Amino acid sequence: MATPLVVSEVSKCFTMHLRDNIKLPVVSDVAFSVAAGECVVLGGPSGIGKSSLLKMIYGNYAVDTGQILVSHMGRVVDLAAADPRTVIDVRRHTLGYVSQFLRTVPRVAAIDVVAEPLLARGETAATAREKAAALLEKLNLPQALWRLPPATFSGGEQQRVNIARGFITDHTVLLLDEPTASLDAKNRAVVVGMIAEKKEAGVALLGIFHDEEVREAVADRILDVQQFSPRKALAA
Ligand SMILES: Nc1ncnc2c1ncn2[C@@H]1O[C@H](COP(=O)(O)OP(=O)(O)OP(=O)(O)O)[C@@H](O)[C@H]1O
Repeated sequence: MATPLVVSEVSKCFTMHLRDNIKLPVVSDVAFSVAAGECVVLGGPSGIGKSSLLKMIYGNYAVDTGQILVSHMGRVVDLAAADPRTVIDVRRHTLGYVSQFLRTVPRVAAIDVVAEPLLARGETAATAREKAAALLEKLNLPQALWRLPPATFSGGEQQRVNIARGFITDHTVLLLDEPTASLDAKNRAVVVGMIAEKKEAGVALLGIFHDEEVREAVADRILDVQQFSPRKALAA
């Protein structure tokens, strides 16, 4: 079986077009892989490029050089060079992403926000909603909120909807950007358990966790992003 995620020689420099095209190098020569059933946590100081790296892997940020290889339905796809249609297909079937904040859609009920990724994969509405309800229950979201759009939910409630949406599929690679940042201890423990279940199911997880206790509980390996910082090289 191919390694689910391989990142090789990835470099990225932001160009500030509205600021005299100032160049802001963020990472260079990033190389690592994540095996099936492994949870790798990105470490390093604030501003070193952890979130940017997740966004590059998901395809929200373009990369300047390098390869992002994802094992997708029996073949290896280089997301750094893939066309938008392929990126969408990989996101639908293989690569999940729990962003730090939920992007709310007006008038769509929380339960349907969670069920949507399963519907997109051809699941029936009844089954998708059933699975969504089970996850919302597990994450202790009060039932009274399930039929409401999450726009007015608290930070922690929105984050739980976001987590349920990210965990509902059986994607084989899952990116997690601080999924527990707004949660209380009880729900943090639920998420730690859900990550353990994903690992057991052979999912490759790559995440950012600032909470030390959560990091210790989920990480098989911590990857210090500072080693890929071009600013570190300039400072040396
Ligand atoms: N869209 C963007 N345009 C320009 N610069 C950006 C952009 N996104 C991030 N940066 C810059 O890239 C650097 C890395 O940011 P990033 O958010 O990846 O860091 P981080 O390690 O995740 O930080 P933190 O731990 O504080 O969340 C920062 O200097 C940031 O200002």
